[in-house]
Amino acid sequence: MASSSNYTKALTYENMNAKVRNVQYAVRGELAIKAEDLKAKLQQGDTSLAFKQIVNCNIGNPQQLQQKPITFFRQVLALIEYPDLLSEENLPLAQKLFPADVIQRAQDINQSLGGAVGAYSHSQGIRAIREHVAQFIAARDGYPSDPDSIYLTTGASGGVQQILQMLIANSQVGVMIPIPQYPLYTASLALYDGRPVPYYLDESNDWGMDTNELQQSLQKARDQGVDVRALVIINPGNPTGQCLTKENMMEVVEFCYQNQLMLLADEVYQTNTYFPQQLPFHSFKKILSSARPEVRDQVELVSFHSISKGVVGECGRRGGYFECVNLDPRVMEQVYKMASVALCPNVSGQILVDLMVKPPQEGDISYPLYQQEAQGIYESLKRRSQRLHEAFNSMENVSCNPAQGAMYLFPSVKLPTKAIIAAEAAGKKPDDFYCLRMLDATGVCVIPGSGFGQKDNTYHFRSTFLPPEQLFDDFIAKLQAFHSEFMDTYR
Ligand SMILES: Cc1ncc(COP(=O)(O)O)c(CN[C@@H]2CONC2=O)c1O
Repeated sequence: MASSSNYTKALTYENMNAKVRNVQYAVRGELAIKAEDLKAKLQQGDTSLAFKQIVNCNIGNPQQLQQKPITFFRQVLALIEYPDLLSEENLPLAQKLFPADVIQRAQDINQSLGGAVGAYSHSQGIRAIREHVAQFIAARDGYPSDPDSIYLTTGASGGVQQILQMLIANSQVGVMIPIPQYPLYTASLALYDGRPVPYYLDESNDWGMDTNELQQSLQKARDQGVDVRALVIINPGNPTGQCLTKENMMEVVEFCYQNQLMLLADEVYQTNTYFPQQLPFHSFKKILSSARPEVRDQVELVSFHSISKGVVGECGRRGGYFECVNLDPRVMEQVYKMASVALCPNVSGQILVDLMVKPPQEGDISYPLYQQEAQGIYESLKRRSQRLHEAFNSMENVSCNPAQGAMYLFPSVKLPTKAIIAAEAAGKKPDDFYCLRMLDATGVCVIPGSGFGQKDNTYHFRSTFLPPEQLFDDFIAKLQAFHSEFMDTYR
């Protein structure tokens, strides 16, 4: 008989699924957890800390750092979330509060929702929205896109995990991932018991990717008996911000063809490119579509996009999509089945995907405001990336590649030997130790390079450049003062 004294929990840390225990996700790991604790202390009136607020630079979460949402998006959402505003009785009021193109768009989306924003949608996502995504892709690339090859997802994360789960049939299956990488990939590979097959980006070449490195990494894994089936490319890169050239991308597509690898193209930062003349964004869909026929018609490609990034930044709405090219029709049936098990992607996220891919066009009433807001956010991101890049490079023993894209900088820090010894004494990795000391001294929360992967005996950290522009002087000054004091302490 059970009694409170000998009662054993059904689920314990020891008997839980070990694959879950093995998952690491640094973006919301030790540093982020400690930052939340410190934030709670500040809210409780603790005045003993060296700072008055936490600055979350650990996560690409623009609206957490006061980025204003796009007005048109929120106006359309408001009308959809409360359709009574569009009733015959209330329409005159709505017409006083909302531009005509907002009302029209809300009515159109409402119609595609069958008038029920709270209902489950089609498992693949609302067809009218998938058609808009296909039109967006076709206009972007100059090649056709099929709405039935598109799946709307609850964030790009959901789509990435769905495809990885299908790929990893057993613990010998390997997936090539960049190092440094966004830890969704290593976390998901650990969860599904797949084998990460690392290829290193070249920090000395603006984090460029070398297909010789791809070949060596692949051959080493296959020689060890790993069944390598896919290659992940994050372009623009997270945490490293590099943008691939067309030539490099064509080499990658050829590499996938020669080695029969599925290409997973994570393109969530496709509109976050800050040198658009020198390094414009090219999608892998476009590159593959322009390849020679045997490559174009064979290489399996899944491309991912999201509403969390760009100038949209609607992370919490959880919206995104993936497009499949050249996948086996019977695999596509399984993709659909798994989407059905999850019932449907978040409808609010689907609506934001629709607004992201089909924003106000020139001539629309809302176009001037939309263009002003979108361009304003883009230019500010570009300015802040450059300011923080310069600030990091002004710091002793710090070197930082520019952010060609995305939302992050990933500086390298040559830590003094005494700091490394102190870190080891504290039971911390050196760059974890550095980031913890930064948090304690400034309230700025960044993520150690160890959370993304890095070459041995190199130390990095990742910071977003998202703090509000008007606070940037103070933000930079705090980081510079901390770093100078840290280097003096451990000189
Ligand atoms: C490369 C990459 N892919 C996918 C995602 C997932 O996006 P969804 O929000 O659509 O699921 C992220 C999120 N970026 C994380 C979250 O914020 N900071 C990061 O590094 C990302 O950086």
